[in-house]
Amino acid sequence: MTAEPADRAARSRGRRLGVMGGTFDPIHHGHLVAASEVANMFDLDEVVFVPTGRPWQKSDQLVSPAEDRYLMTVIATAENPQFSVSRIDIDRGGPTYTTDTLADLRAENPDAELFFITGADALNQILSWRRPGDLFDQAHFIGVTRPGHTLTDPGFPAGSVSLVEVPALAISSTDCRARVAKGQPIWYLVPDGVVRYISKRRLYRDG
Ligand SMILES: Nc1ncnc2c1ncn2[C@@H]1O[C@H](COP(=O)(O)OP(=O)(O)OP(=O)(O)O)[C@@H](O)[C@H]1O
Ligand SMILES: O=C(O)c1ccc[n+]([C@@H]2O[C@H](COP(=O)([O-])O)[C@@H](O)[C@H]2O)c1
Repeated sequence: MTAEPADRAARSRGRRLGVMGGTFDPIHHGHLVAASEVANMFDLDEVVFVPTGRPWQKSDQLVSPAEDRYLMTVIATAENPQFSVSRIDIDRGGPTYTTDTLADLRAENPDAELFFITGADALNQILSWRRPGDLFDQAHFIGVTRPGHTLTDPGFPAGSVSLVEVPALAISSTDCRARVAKGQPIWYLVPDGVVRYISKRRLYRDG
């Protein structure tokens, strides 16, 4: 039996939905720990990982095909019943703007509370994102600590951003890519299935 729209709306009412956006090239344990910690601290029902389609602020660097980044994100999150992956930023096409991500997720989840999770480095850049003034009305932002970056509030609108400490994992996608290019292991930096996917698809071999 399929659910009536009213049932679906009732089920999504009051849901607390975390949103973890990222290029995930590749996804690593720093991303997963941040999402897991925030889900616990903020009593989230679900965290949806949203791989970027075209990350316009990384246009000066080579980014792996969206389908590879999407599949690695699915592999990394598959075993956690609280985690899911959305294709919205990939399927929309064009440069990826978080204001669009949040508008689309709002349309899919009209009654959910949205919490956008971001590391300290990304949060520090947020005023350079598209329509920063709108973002804080679209979701509550949660900035998480990340080794090597300072987590500060430069004067965000009152009550719009929470800054939280998560277990420190000095892992970055840049470092994982560089390690693969040099033939060094990335076991335990990323989930095992992601190590195998990178090897199977021969990603990052050319530096
Ligand atoms: N080790 C980490 N601890 C906490 N947050 C992280 C960590 N790594 C990434 N993040 C956050 O996850 C989100 C997505 O990050 P992204 O996919 O760009 O990974 P990255 O490791 O920063 O990649 P790259 O090195 O290619 O820039 C961003 O908000 C980022 O700040
Ligand atoms: O909205 C923007 O203009 C914007 C600019 C840069 C980054 N973002 C978002 O920030 C998140 C982390 O991005 P990245 O590229 O650091 O992985 C991801 O969800 C991006 O879509 C968003």
